[in-house]
Amino acid sequence: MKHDRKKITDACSVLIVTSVEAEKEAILKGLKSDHRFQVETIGVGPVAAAARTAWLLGDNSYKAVINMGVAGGITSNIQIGDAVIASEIIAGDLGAESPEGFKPLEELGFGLSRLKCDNQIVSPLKEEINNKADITVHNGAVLTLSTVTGSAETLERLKMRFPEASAEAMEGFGAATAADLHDVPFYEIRTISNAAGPRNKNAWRLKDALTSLTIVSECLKEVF
Ligand SMILES: O=C(O)c1cccc(C(=O)CC[C@H]2O[C@@H](n3cnc4c(=O)[nH]cnc43)[C@H](O)[C@@H]2O)c1
Repeated sequence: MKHDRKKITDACSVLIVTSVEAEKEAILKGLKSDHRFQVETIGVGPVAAAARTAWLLGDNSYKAVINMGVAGGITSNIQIGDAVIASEIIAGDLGAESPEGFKPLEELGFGLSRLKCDNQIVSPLKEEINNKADITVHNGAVLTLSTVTGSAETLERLKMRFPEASAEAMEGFGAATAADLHDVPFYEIRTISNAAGPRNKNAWRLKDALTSLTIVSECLKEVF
């Protein structure tokens, strides 16, 4: 008899992946041992995220994959503690530089640098958060970068290339690529810890972002 590697028994659960343990803890605090959700840390950056998420998806069947964590806000309307539900994930540094400017993967003919997120939970989750907390929720593109933006020049360049981008983080495109391969609906939900731009780690408000992450996770229980 042929054995399927997947454990079908878990097909009803939602896989939430975070880069670091502090994000996982903030999410678990909000989920309050709801067994419909499995939360795993997958490391920092798109490569670790893709590898670890693909590995997790190979072992179990999931209803959805959500990459959650903190992020840098790109536009001035995005404040510390706000939530961003990604409409689309863009691999912002995947491509080639050229004298004519940056060429994304699509232009080079090597595949996709953008993945659309599922939108089924967007409205109910927004409504749930608005009813429960004083957190502003945005629905916009989230960039995945291998390098955290650390200068005003880089930020300006990114804003020019991606006027639709609300926030930047480092794992979404990797985790989304793994979910896409397995044909599992994918979401990225971030809470803002810092403004993207000139590096100043002292200005990161991780506590505020993690508090928002806990509240968003509480609300997530109501929409699945
Ligand atoms: O030191 C801590 O206590 C701590 C707690 C929670 C999270 C961290 C991180 O360092 C998270 C790294 C993670 O955050 C994303 N992120 C946040 N801001 C940005 C940004 O401006 N540009 C890119 N990525 C950002 C990213 O996904 C990192 O993996 C520490």
